[in-house]
Amino acid sequence: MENLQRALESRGLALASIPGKGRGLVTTRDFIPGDVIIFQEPYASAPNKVYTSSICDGCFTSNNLRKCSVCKVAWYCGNTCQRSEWKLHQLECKALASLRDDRRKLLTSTVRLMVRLILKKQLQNEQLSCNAHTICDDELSPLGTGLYPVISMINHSCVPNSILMFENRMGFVRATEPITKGTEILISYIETAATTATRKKDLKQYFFTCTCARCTKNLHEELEETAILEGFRCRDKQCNGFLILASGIYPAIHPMIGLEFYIRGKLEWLLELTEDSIKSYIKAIEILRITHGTRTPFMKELLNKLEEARAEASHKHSVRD
Ligand SMILES: C[S@@+](CC[C@H](N)C(=O)[O-])C[C@H]1O[C@@H](n2cnc3c(N)ncnc32)[C@H](O)[C@@H]1O
Repeated sequence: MENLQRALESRGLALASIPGKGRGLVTTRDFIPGDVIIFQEPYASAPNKVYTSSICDGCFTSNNLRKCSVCKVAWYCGNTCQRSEWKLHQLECKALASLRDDRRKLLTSTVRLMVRLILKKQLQNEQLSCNAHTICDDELSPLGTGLYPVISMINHSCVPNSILMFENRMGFVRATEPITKGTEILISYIETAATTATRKKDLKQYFFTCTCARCTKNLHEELEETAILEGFRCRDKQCNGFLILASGIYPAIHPMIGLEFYIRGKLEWLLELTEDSIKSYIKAIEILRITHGTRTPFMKELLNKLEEARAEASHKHSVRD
C-alpha cells in the first residue's frame, strides 16, 4: 500500500476515502485537458472469445498472429509477446489443451480472465482487489477484458472530468477538462450520451446510485435533456415542443397540440388501457402542466377521462381479485 501511495504521489495523485463511494483517486496537482493522469498495463486480461483468433494475447494487436501449438486457444503476434505471456500461459495451457472442442467453444472471456487472475495470484501470492474494465479499440469495439488495480479505484460520474482509453491492452486515463489540485478523478463507466433513465438502468450492474449533477436534475431539466437526446422535435420551427419515448408510448411534451395530436379521437380507447399506461398518460399531462405552467381545457378534459378510466380499471382489477 505504501508503494502504491508513493507511485501515485509521483503522478500527482493520492488515494482518498470519498464519502458514500469508498476509495477514490484525488489529484495533488493541477491537470489540463489531454494530460495523461495515469496509465497502466492490466494485472490480468483476456481477449473476447470472438476475438480469440484475431488478437494477440500479449498486446491485443491483430498483426501476424500464430496459434499456441499446444492449446490452440492463445494467439501471439511474435516471440516477444509469447515469451512475456509464457509464465502465466504455461499454467493454463495444459488445461486448455485438455478441453474437448465443444467445451472449448464455451470458453468466454470472463471465464478465462478469472482463471488467469487465480493463476496470477498463485504466481505472486498477492492480495488484490479490483474490478474489470472492457478493453476497447479506437472505435470503441470491445476487444477483451482487463483488471487494472489502480484505474479500478476511480469512481464514476455521468459528468466525468476524465476518460479511460486503451492503446492495445494499456489503459490510459486522460483529463477531459482542467482539473485543479484536490479534485476527485472521475470517469464514466457507461455511455454518457444517454437519458437519465437509461443511465440509471446501465449503472444497475455496479450496485450504486449515482448522485452526480445530471442524475439529480429536477423533472423539467431531466425532460429537456431527454428531449435533446431521444426526443422528436416539432416540425413547426416556431414551436419548442417535442415528443419523447417512454415505456412504449409517446407522451407529448408539446405546448398545445402535442398531447391532443396523439390522443384526440382515442378517448374511448382510453377505457381499454391498463392502469399502468393510464398512470403514464396522467404523468405526461402533469409534466405538460409543469413545462407550460398551465392546463389547457383539453388537458383538463383528458385528465377527467383518464381519472374515470383509472377508477374503472382499478374497479375491474378488484372485481377480478
Ligand atoms: C471501480 S470501483 C471504484 C473504487 C471503489 N470506490 C473502491 O473503494 O474500491 C467501483 C465501485 O465504486 C463505487 N462507486 C463508484 N462510483 C460511485 C459513485 N458515483 N457513487 C457511489 N459509489 C460509487 C461502487 O461501489 C462501485 O461498484
